[in-house]
Formats: sequence, C-alpha cells, structure tokens
Amino acid sequence: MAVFTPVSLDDLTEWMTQFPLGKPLAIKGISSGIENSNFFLTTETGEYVLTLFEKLTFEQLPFYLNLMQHLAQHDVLVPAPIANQNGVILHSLHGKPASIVTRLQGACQLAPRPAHCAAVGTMLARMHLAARDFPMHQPNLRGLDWWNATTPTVLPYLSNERQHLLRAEMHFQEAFAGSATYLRLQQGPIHADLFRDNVMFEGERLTGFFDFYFAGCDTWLFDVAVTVNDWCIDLATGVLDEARVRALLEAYHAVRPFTADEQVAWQAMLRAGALRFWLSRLYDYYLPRDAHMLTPHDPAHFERILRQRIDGTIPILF
Ligand SMILES: Nc1ncnc2c1ncn2[C@@H]1O[C@H](COP(=O)(O)OP(=O)(O)O)[C@@H](O)[C@H]1O
Ligand SMILES: N[C@@H](CCOP(=O)(O)O)C(=O)O
Repeated sequence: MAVFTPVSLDDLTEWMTQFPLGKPLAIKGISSGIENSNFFLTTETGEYVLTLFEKLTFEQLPFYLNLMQHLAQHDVLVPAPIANQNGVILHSLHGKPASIVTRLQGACQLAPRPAHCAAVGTMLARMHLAARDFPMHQPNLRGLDWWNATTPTVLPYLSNERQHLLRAEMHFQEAFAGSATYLRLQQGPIHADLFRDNVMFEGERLTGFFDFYFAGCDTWLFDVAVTVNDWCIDLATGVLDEARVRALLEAYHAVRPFTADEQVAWQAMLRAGALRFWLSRLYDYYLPRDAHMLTPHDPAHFERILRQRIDGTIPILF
C-alpha cells in the first residue's frame, strides 16, 4: 500500500508550470497511505506533498483544503495548500482531484511522553481558536447521525453482551446530545481524528497536524476527547495515563480555558469519542469496503476504551 495512481516527473513538467514552485526535481511515492495516492515532491523551491484523491470528490474537498489553508494562514502548524497562479488550491491530475501541500518535517511519535502531549494540547487549542472565523460549514460526517445509521448495520454481527453495550451507549449519547449542557458547549471546525499517526514531531517539537479528511464542525470538547483517548492511554488496557492527560489538558487550558459546562460533559464526551471509533472500526471489520480493510483496525481496542470511560476513573478536565 499504496500509490494507486502513479505519477512521474514527466507527467509534472507541464502541469507544474501553474505553480510558483520552480521545476519539479524528484517525486517519490509514499507507501504508508491507505486512502489516497501521496508523493513526496522536490522542486527548485523546496519539499512538498502531492496528493491524488482516490475517493474524495471535487465537491467534497474544498472544505478540507480551505480549512487547512485558513489554519496555515493563522500560524497553526498544518500542511499549507499551494495555490496556482489563479489562487486555486484544488487541481486535477490524471482525472483525479489533486493538491500540493507543504511537507511537514519529522515523524509521528507513537509512544508519546507528557511533553509531546502538551505540545498537542497547545496546538489543538490554537487550532480551535483559529478556526472560529473559518467561513465554510460542514457537519462532522462521523457524528451522531452517522452513529445512528451505522448501529443497526453492525448489531447483527455482535454478541448479545456487545449489542447491549452498543444499544445502551447510543441511548446514553442521544440523551447527552439533547441535554442543555451539551447544547451550551462551544463548537467549530475540529480535526476529529487527531491520532498519533496524524501529527509530526522533530524530537519534542511538534511540526504539524495533518490528514484533515474527517474534519467537520462539532464541539471542541469532542476533539479533545478523541485526542486524549489516543494520546494519553496505556495501549494494552485503554486506561488513561494521568501524567499525559494532565499535560495535554493543562496545555490546552492555558490557551483556551475550558468551561464549567465542559467539565460537566467531560466523561460523556470521552465515552462519545470511544463510541465513534468503536463503531467505525466495527463497520470496517464486518463490512469491509475495499482492499485496505484486509487489515482493519481492531474494534476491541475501542470497546475496551469505552468500557473504561464508563466505569473507570476520569481525571478532571481542569
Ligand atoms: N504534509 C505532509 N508532510 C509530511 N508527510 C506527509 C504529509 N502528508 C502526508 N504525509 C505522509 O504520508 C503518509 C500518508 O498520509 P495519509 O494522510 O495518512 O494518507 P492516506 O490519506 O492515504 O491514508 C503519512 O503517514 C505521512 O508519513
Ligand atoms: N484513526 C482511525 C482511523 C482513521 O484512518 P486514518 O488512517 O485516515 O487516520 C482509527 O484508528 O480507527
């Protein structure tokens, strides 16, 4: 996996003249992607990433690319889409939607320490604040409506005990989403999938967030919960690691203070963040759509996390 649509330097010679990037010098396919065809691209002016989108359409992409551009222009560390001479950031190559973005330096940190979590908390809060005046709107397409649509499709594959857990949690989350506390939570564009494999570091210095293709408008606290559920846990058990949780939350709070409503909603939101990925992993496991699902992520990991967030100790938000 996975360059689905090959691109050569020859393909780029004419196409690249629309960009202020100089001549293309080298192109190298990135093997680790699973959705799109990604390439490291070296030109006379620097290092970039070229993406040919294999599933997302010309209609769907402007929200994500414009959000990245908006964030980059507000000094949030994300790949900046490169505009051509007409100011356009979404292009076409080999009949597929395509973009060039700046290359983030470094590598993902899959075994984060508190310092990494603090850097993520700071940048996440800066991202939420910077996106407040982003003018486009798209709901979180993996939010409550999607959970409601997906639950009946996966239920037949589950044991009675898991069916009970899923039904009960959906019931709980429906009530939570209708509560006065929930409706007062601050909302805006969120990343919604800020896992360890979507952030780059050089040492302890965060160099950027990427993979914005689950982004949408939802509560800021949901973004924090999704992030904590991946960055601040013991991977074997799903139990929250106090030092990393504190580092991430305190760093976030120092930039964008949490509210009393968010404190009340915190445990329910950690449950929501776990449910969202339990459901998507169940769906991908039992109803695989394509080749990459031959090695689907393990749904049991998020089932464990969900049970932990229901029954385990939850560190206070601030
Ligand atoms: N802007 C970027 N800067 C540096 N590396 C990137 C950038 N975008 C993607 N990558 C690299 O490409 C890999 C695949 O990207 P990803 O967005 O996960 O692909 P896909 O959407 O196909 O799953 C990432 O793991 C990362 O190593
Ligand atoms: N983070 C999700 C999977 C989302 O896929 P991505 O590779 O695009 O980040 C999970 O772990 O279930």
